[in-house]
Amino acid sequence: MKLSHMDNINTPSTPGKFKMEKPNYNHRFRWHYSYLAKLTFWSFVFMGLIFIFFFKSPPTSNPSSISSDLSRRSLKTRSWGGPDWEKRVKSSSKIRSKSGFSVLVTGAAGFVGTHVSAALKRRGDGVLGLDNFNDYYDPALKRARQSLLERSGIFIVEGDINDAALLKKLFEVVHFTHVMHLAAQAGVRYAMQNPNSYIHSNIAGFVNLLEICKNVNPQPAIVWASSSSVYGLNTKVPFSEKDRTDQPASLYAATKKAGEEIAHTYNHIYGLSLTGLRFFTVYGPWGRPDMAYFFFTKDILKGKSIPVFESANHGTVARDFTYIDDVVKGCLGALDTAEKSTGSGGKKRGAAQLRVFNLGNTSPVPVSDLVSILEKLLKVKAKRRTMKLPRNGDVPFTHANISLAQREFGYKPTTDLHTGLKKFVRWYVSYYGSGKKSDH
Ligand SMILES: O=C(O)[C@H]1O[C@H](OP(=O)(O)OP(=O)(O)OC[C@H]2O[C@@H](n3ccc(=O)[nH]c3=O)[C@H](O)[C@@H]2O)[C@H](O)[C@@H](O)[C@H]1O
Repeated sequence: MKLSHMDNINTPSTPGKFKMEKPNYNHRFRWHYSYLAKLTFWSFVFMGLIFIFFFKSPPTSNPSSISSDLSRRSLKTRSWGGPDWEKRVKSSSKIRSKSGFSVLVTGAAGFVGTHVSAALKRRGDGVLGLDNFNDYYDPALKRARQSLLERSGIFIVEGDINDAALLKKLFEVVHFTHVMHLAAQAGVRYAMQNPNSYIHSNIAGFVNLLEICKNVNPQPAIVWASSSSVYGLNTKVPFSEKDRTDQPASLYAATKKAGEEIAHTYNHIYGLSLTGLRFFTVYGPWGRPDMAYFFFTKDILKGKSIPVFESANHGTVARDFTYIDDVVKGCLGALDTAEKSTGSGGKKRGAAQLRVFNLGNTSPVPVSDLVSILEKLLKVKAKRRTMKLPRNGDVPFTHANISLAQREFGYKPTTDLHTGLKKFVRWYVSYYGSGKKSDH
């Protein structure tokens, strides 16, 4: 409409003049129109590029840009902060015994995290939990553990170890003396399905945590969960801390081994006191549903068949199964003997402690015997499906030499597999019922 009206009023009365002007006017209008269209188009393109750059670009290898990128992401999902939240954080972290610690426990809603948090609280340490409640396994079980801890006054902050802004805030609110770092992507076989989750939690998350810890003043001492899987394809038994750890059989193992090297770096450059604990197939009440003893129990009760692995030539697959209470004692021992970090504000002031310990049971049990024990305890015959150990990260056996932990902090496991599984089965049945109908 506008265009034809404009065309009309520009009908030339003096053709010569308007001959010149009309095309000129039209041309100018068309030029404006196409200019505006182009401007709009390129503005959209430009804004699109900005969006892609900020929200989709992968983190670079520069840790500060990793943390700024991740903290930017965290702004979108921030569920923490405010006076009430800070009050809860402070109250949970409050030390209630003479010479107690104030401990930040990452992965507090996890299996080991829950037990360690409860034990620390019982002896009067201040405990603040941190957990992202991811759905690697049933989050309802994590929530139930959270409720358990809440009843003893432990607050679990919901957040990710990759959230630099959150970690910074926590250290502003509380001067943690120690960090018990148990948050991780666990499980050996799942690494083939979701490799990036291992990098995200076990490497990027660990680095993010260390970046924060190195900068705070005073720096906390850090005890963290490594794994027996770092021994990989080693054949010399029992596994000793002095043995090689350069042949991991799974990405999980590789990320834990990387964690040990990263710990070395932060200890060397920044004076952080770091202790890695190599856990050996930890089991017990409130355990992890992805682990064999747990889903074997569930499936035996349901009458479903269970895959029992064997190695080449019908060889035995065995694990140095370690009961949770023994592991908790080891964690507390490591914490109690951890020396202070020596740096402050990102600068090292002297040599700091760097340790690694096996926390195993020193008595490996074949997986077929584990099944026999469960059959007796559950009073149900298992439908065993014997199969060759798949090439998915599993190793044929583990066996810990624990003399180092014994010497350093008197670590001495006392629970055999039968006794430990009896306690697990009792918990399992009380939590899920006889399990025949449950689906978790
Ligand atoms: O020590 C560790 O650092 C690791 O311990 C644990 O790994 P694993 O020792 O592999 O435990 P888990 O899966 O319970 O398999 C137990 C046994 O059952 C066999 N197994 C397993 C599955 C199956 O279907 N059949 C079977 O026979 C299997 O071959 C194995 O012999 C933790 O999960 C891991 O996060 C890490 O902490």
